[in-house]
Amino acid sequence: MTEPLLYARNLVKRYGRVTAMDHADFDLYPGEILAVIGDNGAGKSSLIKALSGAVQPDEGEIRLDGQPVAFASPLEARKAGIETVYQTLALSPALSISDNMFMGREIQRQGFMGKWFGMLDKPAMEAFSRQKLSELGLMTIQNISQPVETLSGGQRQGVAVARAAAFGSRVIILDEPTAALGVKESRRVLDLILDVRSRGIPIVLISHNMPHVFEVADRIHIHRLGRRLCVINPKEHTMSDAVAYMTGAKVPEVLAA
Ligand SMILES: Nc1ncnc2c1ncn2[C@@H]1O[C@H](COP(=O)(O)OP(=O)(O)OP(=O)(O)O)[C@@H](O)[C@H]1O
Repeated sequence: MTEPLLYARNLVKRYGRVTAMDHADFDLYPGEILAVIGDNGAGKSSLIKALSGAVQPDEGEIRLDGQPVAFASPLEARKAGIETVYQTLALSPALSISDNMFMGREIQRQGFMGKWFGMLDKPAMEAFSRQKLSELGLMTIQNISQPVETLSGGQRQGVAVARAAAFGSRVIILDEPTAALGVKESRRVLDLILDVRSRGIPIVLISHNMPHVFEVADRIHIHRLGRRLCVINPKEHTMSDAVAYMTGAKVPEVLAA
């Protein structure tokens, strides 16, 4: 049996009297798309924030590749290979696509201009960005030095996902990637998600969009009242089953798979 790449057990997070995570478990296996669904306030964001270093759980354990981890910040999680793309994208609208791809990881010029004056190797960064975007079929973007604010919502998501996929990530977490997008753009982003999986990078997809979840997910983690209620196979359950489990209208036969 394959070991989970990212694993959590018994995560607890309290905010005063509110328990956002109540002994939550989580498993992500290599190469899969795992959707995380749940009603508003079920604690999905808290779980994702704990896995990506944005929140430190009060109790419980997280393992990456079998090794216990305790991320003090999102930067630490990112350094360990966990990239999170939030719905409110952390892109800088006025900067170019290429500058956004490299934000915080810029390539400096060789020699002393780079070392002492921090001058960036723009051509190298642009070539790398172009290559990554075309690998992911995103080269409908014509000009790599075009500011991100001139892109459509779907293209922006594309840049954020390409950035996550480009830097040796081991896990990509996508928080509602299609929530603000139209039909065509959502289609592109879903294709991109499938493409990233085919490159062997597992994805955690948080979404309220059942058709999208059922189309791309290999497994669906259902979160309810601060913890994992069950994991279902989308081929064996209907969307209305999933919604019924999520809201408590129906109790799943298998509590976790
Ligand atoms: N920083 C915080 N301070 C106080 N309460 C919080 C905080 N973060 C989350 N909570 C509470 O914890 C519970 C779980 O919230 P969380 O955002 O994790 O749920 P969610 O499933 O992501 O919801 P949604 O789908 O609406 O985004 C909620 O009752 C929420 O109000």
